[in-house]
Amino acid sequence: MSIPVLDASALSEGTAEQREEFSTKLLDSLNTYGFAKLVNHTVPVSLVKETFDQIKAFFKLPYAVKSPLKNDPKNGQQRGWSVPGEEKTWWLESNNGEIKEPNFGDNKESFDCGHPDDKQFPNVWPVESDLPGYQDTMDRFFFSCGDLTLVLLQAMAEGLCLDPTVFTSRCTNEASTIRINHFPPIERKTLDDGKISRIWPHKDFGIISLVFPDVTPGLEYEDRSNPGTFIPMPYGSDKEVVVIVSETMQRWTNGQIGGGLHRVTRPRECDEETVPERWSLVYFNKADRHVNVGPLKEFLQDQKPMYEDLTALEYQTLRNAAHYPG
Ligand SMILES: O=C(O)CCC(=O)C(=O)O
Ligand SMILES: [Fe+2]
Repeated sequence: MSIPVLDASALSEGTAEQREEFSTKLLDSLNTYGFAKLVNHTVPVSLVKETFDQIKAFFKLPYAVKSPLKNDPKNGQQRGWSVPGEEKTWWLESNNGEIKEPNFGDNKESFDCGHPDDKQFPNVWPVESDLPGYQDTMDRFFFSCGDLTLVLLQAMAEGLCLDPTVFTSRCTNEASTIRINHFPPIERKTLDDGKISRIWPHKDFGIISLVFPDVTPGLEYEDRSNPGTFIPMPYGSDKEVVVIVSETMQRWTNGQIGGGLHRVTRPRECDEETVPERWSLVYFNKADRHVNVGPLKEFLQDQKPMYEDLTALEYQTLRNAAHYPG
C-alpha cells in the first residue's frame, strides 16, 4: 500500500484522453488514501526552492523582528507569526475526554499569509530591509499554488463526471492561505513521551492542501485499513507535491471523498538524541468566505446530509478556535 506518484503534465499539455486518464487516477488516489502525489505539476521547482530559502531565513530572524508580526488567535484567521507551542493541534482529533487539563503544544512555529489583496484579514510582513524579497516570493508562490489547485479541483470534478466548475465556482482562492512551518530541534525523548508532538493527527480545514516536502521526513498519513496507525510519507524529490483532501471537500461531498488524516512526528529511523529541525511549506486551498460548506446537492441523491450548512468563514473560524483552547 503506497501512494502512487502521478504525472500531472497531462493537465498542462495532455490530450483530452490523457487528461481524462489523469483525472481518474487522481480521484482514485484521493478516494483511496485521502492523498495524492504529483510530479510535473505547474509550480516551478525553482520557486519552491526560493520559497524554502526565504522561510528558512524568516525563522532565523531575531525575536524583536518577528515579535511585531505575532498572530492574534482571537482574529479568527491566522496571519503572521505563531510562536512555538501556541497552536495545539492535539485538540483537533486527539482529545477523547480522558485528559482534563492537557498542555500539549505543537513543537513548531509558523507563519501564515493569504491573498495579497485581502482587506478583511490583511497580511503582515517583515520590513523589506529585514528580509528582502520575502513578500514578493510569498505572493508569487501564493498565485502559483492557487492556479494548480483550481486545475486539480476541475480535474476532480471531471473525474466525478460532474459539471467541471462544481468546485471552482465556489473558490477563487481569495480566502486561501500559505502556511510555513519550522519544527525546531527537539530531544527525541520529549517527543517519545507523547505530551508534545510536531503536529498531532489532523485533517486540514480547506478544500485541498498542497504540501511541498522537506528532505527531513516526519509527515505521516493514516493507514485507512488500520485506523489509528500511520505510514511515513516517503520523500521522492523536490519535484513532488503532496495533495491532501481537506475537511471542506469531505463536507461538500457528504463524506464521499474523506479528508486525509495526517501528522508530523519524528523520522522513524532517527536514533539521535536530538531530532533534527525541519521546515514545511503548505498551501491551504479554501472556499470563498460566503460560500456554503454544507453538502452539495450533487452528493445528496438519497442520503441525509451528514454536515450542517455553514459559510466557509464560519467554518474556518470554528476550526481555528478549536486548536487555541482558552
Ligand atoms: O509539515 C508537514 O509536512 C505538514 C504540515 C501540516 O500538516 C500542516 O501545516 O497542516
Ligand atoms: Fe496539515
